[in-house]
Amino acid sequence: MTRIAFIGGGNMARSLIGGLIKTGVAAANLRVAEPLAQAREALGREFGISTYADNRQAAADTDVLVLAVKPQVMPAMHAELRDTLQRNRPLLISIAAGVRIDQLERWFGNLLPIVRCMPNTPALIGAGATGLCANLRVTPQQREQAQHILDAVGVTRWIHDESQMDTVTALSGSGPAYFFAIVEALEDAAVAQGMPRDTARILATQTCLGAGRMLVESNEAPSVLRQRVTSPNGTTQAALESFAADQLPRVVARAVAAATRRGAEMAASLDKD
Ligand SMILES: NC(=O)C1=CN([C@@H]2O[C@H](COP(=O)(O)OP(=O)(O)OC[C@H]3O[C@@H](n4cnc5c(N)ncnc54)[C@H](OP(=O)(O)O)[C@@H]3O)[C@@H](O)[C@H]2O)C=CC1
Ligand SMILES: O=C(O)[C@@H]1CCC=N1
Repeated sequence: MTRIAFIGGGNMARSLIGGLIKTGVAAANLRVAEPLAQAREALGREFGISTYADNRQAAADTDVLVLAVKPQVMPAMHAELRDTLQRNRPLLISIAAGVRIDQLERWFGNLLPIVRCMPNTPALIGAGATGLCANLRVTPQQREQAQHILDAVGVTRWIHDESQMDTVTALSGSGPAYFFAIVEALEDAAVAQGMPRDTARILATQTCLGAGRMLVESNEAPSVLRQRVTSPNGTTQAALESFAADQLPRVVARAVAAATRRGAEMAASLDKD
């Protein structure tokens, strides 16, 4: 059975560990290194996995090492983990936004099989979306291992051109926040018209859930579903014409471009390390 170690026991590691356990991976095959004692204790209690304060101990003798720390922590970790990784050569999976495969090779060793991936927070409830990209050292079996880990928390797609990983980050990595922002704005708009906030929130939230489920479950294009809501000359048409007048597609494209640029900037700021 594949042994999987996580470095960093925060939000995303917790989602992945929870998802793996739900799909039947034995807790005995999972471990996590996390600096905060309280967080270690919670991870051990919730999932029954071994926890470590020392990253090297967690990384020793593992088949897969998932780096689930903030991008800016990555360079500092290489001095600590490089030797262990050079000895064991596990499959290295990084979920850090922006961080490129060539940077990971430079920090941790260019003989390592490396998968760079970008999940998102709905992984917490098994509804994640992840893009993955591999270096040439990743074997077909290791691709399956990486995919299996991310399939445990949602849908996965392989990205063949790594330069598109920043687009994945801007689309689905950050994407949940865009929908949350729209629900906040809808709620505020209804409150501005006099609706109590709790009523506005539940109506906006359930509408988001309903629209999301229809998108996933109906197998129909978003434009077809949109047209079905839009009666000629009705209320939806009035709202959509207002969106068009305010150039909604342009607003969204600019936001996605800003997030994409930021991913590249975050990586560039690590190039000196
Ligand atoms: N949040 C999101 O929506 C997404 C995040 N990501 C990526 O996932 C990664 C983790 O993000 P997220 O889980 O949200 O962040 P969190 O801050 O929740 O998790 C990071 C964890 O790493 C721990 N940590 C810090 N320094 C070290 C160290 N030197 N060694 C071991 N562990 C350490 C932190 O501990 P402490 O809190 O004590 O500092 C924390 O528990 C990031 O790189 C991010 O870009 C990817 C997709 C989506
Ligand atoms: O905002 C961020 O940088 C991270 C990556 C994708 C989602 N959260």
